[in-house]
This record gives sequence, C-alpha cells and structure tokens, in this order.
Amino acid sequence: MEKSLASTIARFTDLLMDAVCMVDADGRFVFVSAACERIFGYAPQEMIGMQMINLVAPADRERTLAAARSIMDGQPNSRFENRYVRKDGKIVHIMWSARWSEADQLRVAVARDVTATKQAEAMQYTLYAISEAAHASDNLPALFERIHGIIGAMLPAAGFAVALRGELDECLQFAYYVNANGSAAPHPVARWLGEEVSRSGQPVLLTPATMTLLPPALQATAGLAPVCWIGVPLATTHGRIGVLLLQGGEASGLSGYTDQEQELLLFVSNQVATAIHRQQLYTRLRFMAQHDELTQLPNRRLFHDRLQMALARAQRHQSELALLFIDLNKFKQINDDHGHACGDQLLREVAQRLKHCVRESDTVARLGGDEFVVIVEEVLVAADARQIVEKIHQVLAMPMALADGLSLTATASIGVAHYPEHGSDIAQLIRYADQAMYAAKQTLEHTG
Ligand SMILES: Nc1nc2c(ncn2[C@@H]2O[C@H](COP(=O)(O)OP(=O)(O)OP(=O)(O)O)[C@@H](O)[C@H]2O)c(=O)[nH]1
Repeated sequence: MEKSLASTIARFTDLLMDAVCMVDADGRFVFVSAACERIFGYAPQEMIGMQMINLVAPADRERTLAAARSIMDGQPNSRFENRYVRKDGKIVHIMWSARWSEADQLRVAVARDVTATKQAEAMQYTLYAISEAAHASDNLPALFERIHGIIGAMLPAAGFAVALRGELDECLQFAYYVNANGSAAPHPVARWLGEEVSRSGQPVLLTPATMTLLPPALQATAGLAPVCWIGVPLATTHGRIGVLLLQGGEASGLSGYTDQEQELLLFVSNQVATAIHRQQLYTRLRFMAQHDELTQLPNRRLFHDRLQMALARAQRHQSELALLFIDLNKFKQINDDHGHACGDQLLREVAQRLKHCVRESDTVARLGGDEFVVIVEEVLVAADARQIVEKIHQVLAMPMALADGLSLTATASIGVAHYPEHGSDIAQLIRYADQAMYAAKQTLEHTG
C-alpha cells in the first residue's frame, strides 16, 4: 500500500508548480520533474545528465557550490537563492529548498521560480532610488549620473543617454550621453532613435531583428556591431520633456533587448521624467534668484558670493584681483529721449560687451539700474586692470544698433579697487571701487 502511494505521488509530481530535482554526488541531474521545463527552458530528458553548476549564472557559481557542499555535509537549506541561465539565455531567480539523502546518495531539491517577485522588488527599489536621487541631486548632470547608475543596475547597458526638448523650439538636445567607446558625440542611431521616439511619443525597440526600422543609410552606419537599443519617451503630467535611450552591449546578449525589458524601462520612465522636470524647475528658479532678468547677468546677491569666493582664492594663492565699478553716464537721458524699451535694449547690449572684455572665468554682474561690476581674478599688475578699463571704454564707444534703426554709443565712469592694495575684505573693496567710480563721474562732470 505504502509503495503504491509513493509511486502515485511520484507520478503526480508533474502537477507541482515548483520543480523537483535530484542531483548525484558528482553534481549531475539524475531526475527532474516536468516543471523544470517551464522554469529552465530545457526538457527533462535534456537536463538529465547535465552538470547542475553549468546552468547556474557564472556570478553565483562559487556560492552555489559552497551551499551544495554544506547540504551534502548534512545541513539542509530551505531558503537558498541563486540565478540560473535558461536555455533561451534569460536569467531566472530560483529559491531552493534542499537536503542530502544519504541512503540514495542524492541531493533532493525543490526549486521555486521567484523571478517575478525579484523583478517587482527591483522595480520598487528602482522607483524609490530614482525619487531619492531627485532629492539628493542639486543639478541636472548629477541627477543624470545617478539615474544612469540606478537604471544600469536594473538593465545592463553599454550606452545611456537622456535627450531633452528645448523649452522654446522643442528641438531635441542630448543632455547626457555615455557609451562604451567613451565617444562624446551621440551615435547617429541614437540621434535617429531620439527623434523618432520624441516625434511619436511611443517607445521603440531596435534589435538585429527590427533593424529594418532604421533608414537604409543608417543601417550601413550601424555597421557590424549588433544594433540593440531601447528608446522611451520621458513624459510628465505637463507633457513630453524628452527621451531616454539605452544601448545594449554584451550583457544584453546578441539578440538584444526584449519587449519585457522595454516595458521595464517604460515603467520607470515616468518617475525619471518627473525627477528631471523637478530638477529643471529647481535649476530655473535658482537661476532666477541669482540673475538679473533683463541682462541675465549675475545679480547683486550672486556678485557678493562670487566676490567672497574670488577673495578667498586670492588669499589662498596670494594672488591679486581687481574689482571694477561701472556706471553709465547720462543713461537717464537715453530713457527720456528714446523710451524705456530702448534703454533696456542698450543695457542688454552693454552687458554683452562687458562680458567680451574679460575671461569666461571672470564675473560681470549688474547691481541694478545702469550699474555694473566686474571681478577680474589673477590680475598680475595694476596695468592689467587699466587695460580692461580701456577696453570697456572702447567697446561702449562703438555704435550699438538698437530697434527702429537707432544707433547709440555709451560712456561710463569706472572705479577700480585692487586686492590687496585697497582692502582685505569685500566691504572695503566695494567701498573703494564705488568711491573711485564716483570720483571719476565727478571729474567728468567738472570737465564737462
Ligand atoms: N531702461 C531702463 N532704465 C532703468 C532700469 N533701471 C533703472 N533705470 C533708469 O536708469 C536711470 C539711472 O539714472 P541715474 O542714476 O540718474 O543715471 P544717469 O542718468 O546715468 O546719471 P549719471 O550716472 O549721473 O550720469 C534712471 O532713470 C532709472 O529709471 C532698467 O532696467 N531699464
């Protein structure tokens, strides 16, 4: 009776959702139940005789062998997890319950496919990590790098790109691009894919099998390397802001990404879009708080911060710096004669010209009205600053083409303070430069 019950049970192991495997002392499968085919992709007759360890994902082999040894030493394990490579190359996550049967000289194990649970956990973690990244990053490049790392852990990629639509022209610009060759310029396929996804608002999966989606000229450019890309739109509740692109490499296999992986990326893309949009808003607000709206130059607050930093650098390196206070002459007259809009235009033009008089690393700021300041770092001698002052007088004296065919020139009174000669803190330097500017204006008035 007992014997027939045992054989009845044996016949019905095929009904189990979990797979039953028996492995001999040499590590070969000697029995596998029917569920193995669903989990591992191999028919039972294919699996029998195979070395168990050859099916284990390479990264998990050492751990798995150690666990097998411990089970054979008489320590059953009911919660061992590892990854297997299915016959079709996909990874499955398995939870094992196993023990050694001394009488049969077999390791008897029950395998449960926990891939779906693992993926759900990974997805939840990814969503959480992206929202954390949104809070932890204080600029867009830092956010892109973090998102690259988070998504790269979920979907292995040789290349990663974020392309964003311009606010005004909706043109797609690559804001972040990393690929395996270290090339700084986006691959032509990436550009095409970005435009395609941005235009249609639909995800696109490019694999060797769907390569014909590419225009013929690009198919040739794609070359010998296997084409393998996923492109998904980045959309927030306010609309589409750009595109996220992933380029597969060896890790994604020669056949490229799958529909499932595209779904995964699409699923997290909303969270990514929200994080980027948030950062864009924050960056814009910060810019507005630190810059003058009319000229887009740093405002008084940012000027103070920059001067503080420049002074600290000069003190550290025992170098010199110059501070220039610039006030336009008779600017009120321009407003009165030609209107406020014309005055605005002139102020914008003056701002541009001042920027061209100094290096990119120097600061030109607008304090308000017709008052500008320039911080010149690493001036070597007073003559350097005098040269800049001279240049400013020259560029302002060149006619500025304004609206309605109007052409005007400007003049300015300029005061210069040198560090360390005229002060050792920013208050002293500002006071000195302001007084020097005032004195220059007085001289001008007295000389007519
Ligand atoms: N168009 C325009 N005018 C501005 C702006 N801000 C301030 N102003 C004007 O700039 C003028 C500055 O006047 P003043 O300080 O007397 O300067 P000024 O006429 O150059 O006089 P001096 O410096 O003594 O030569 C005022 O008429 C302000 O109304 C602005 O953003 N746009």
